[in-house]
Amino acid sequence: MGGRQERNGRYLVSLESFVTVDVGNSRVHFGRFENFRIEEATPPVSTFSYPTSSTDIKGLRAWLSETPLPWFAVSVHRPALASLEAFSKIEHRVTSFQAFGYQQLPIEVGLAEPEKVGADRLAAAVAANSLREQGRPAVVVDAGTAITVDAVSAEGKFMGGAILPGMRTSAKALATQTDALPQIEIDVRDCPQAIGTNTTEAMQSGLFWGSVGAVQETIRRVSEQLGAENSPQIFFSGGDVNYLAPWMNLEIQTVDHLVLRGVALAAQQTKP
Ligand SMILES: Nc1ncnc2c1ncn2[C@@H]1O[C@H](COP(=O)(O)OP(=O)(O)O)[C@@H](O)[C@H]1O
Ligand SMILES: CC(C)(COP(=O)(O)O)[C@@H](O)C(=O)NCCC(=O)O
Ligand SMILES: [K+]
Repeated sequence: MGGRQERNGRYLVSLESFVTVDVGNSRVHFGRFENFRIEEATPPVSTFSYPTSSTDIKGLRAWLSETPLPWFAVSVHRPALASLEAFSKIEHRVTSFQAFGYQQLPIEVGLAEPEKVGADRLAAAVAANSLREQGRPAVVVDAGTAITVDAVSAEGKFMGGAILPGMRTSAKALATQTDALPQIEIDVRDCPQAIGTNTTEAMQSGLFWGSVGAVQETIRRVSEQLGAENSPQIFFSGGDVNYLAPWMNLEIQTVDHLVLRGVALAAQQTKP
């Protein structure tokens, strides 16, 4: 498969090479896909990210390949999406920029208000659909600013799910809603002792083990309600996956860049 001609005559390099973008509330993630094969949902060949609050244009420019490529995005943060869109207009290595909503994402949404669902949740479900065993439903966990635990039916339909605060979001809530609790850094490379012996340790324990327990119970309940013949396959992704995944008392699969992969699958299915 070679390139294609856009209506305005601009030449797009290849349908198999493109950049996908996941505009989250904490970080903006980019993935470059080359020789993307839809059957295998191949992972990105290179990724880059920066904090949503501080656009790293220099870093982004340095990360871009010389080859101009089309960009495809999902966003849950409108200002960050707007600044990226502006960037795409002045950077010649971005040949086009498209943000996907639920209508462009190749998944059936079994909800009354599909337009209200975060496009990142839907994109992750698209990727889960390509990875799950046929006939087995899926539970998709994305641990970022918020933690989402979503249900995908055995037929591949997005059924909704649960939204919980992420560990950093909970930490911020404790600090802002109380007089005495400090804003603490969450660094849980060493998992905290359950019995904290000072305020910070006690908060670290509660935030960490509370998240582990909350996610696990939510997965259990979502799986139960899916109530399928086959137990769901559980996919885990997001910036905080490495903290949570090792403590899940469940059979789970961690997948890097689930959202970016879902966007890539959608990009392959958009008509020129
Ligand atoms: N390169 C990185 N630098 C710092 N933190 C990172 C990085 N990559 C992932 N993280 C972790 O990921 C979390 C954000 O997860 P992410 O999935 O990007 O969230 P969101 O989708 O809400 O933007 C951060 O709170 C941090 O713990
Ligand atoms: C739930 C989310 C905040 C998660 O965002 P993230 O943690 O990935 O930044 C996002 O998917 C969102 O804004 N959703 C809109 C509401 C909904 O999905 O119903
Ligand atoms: K998330």
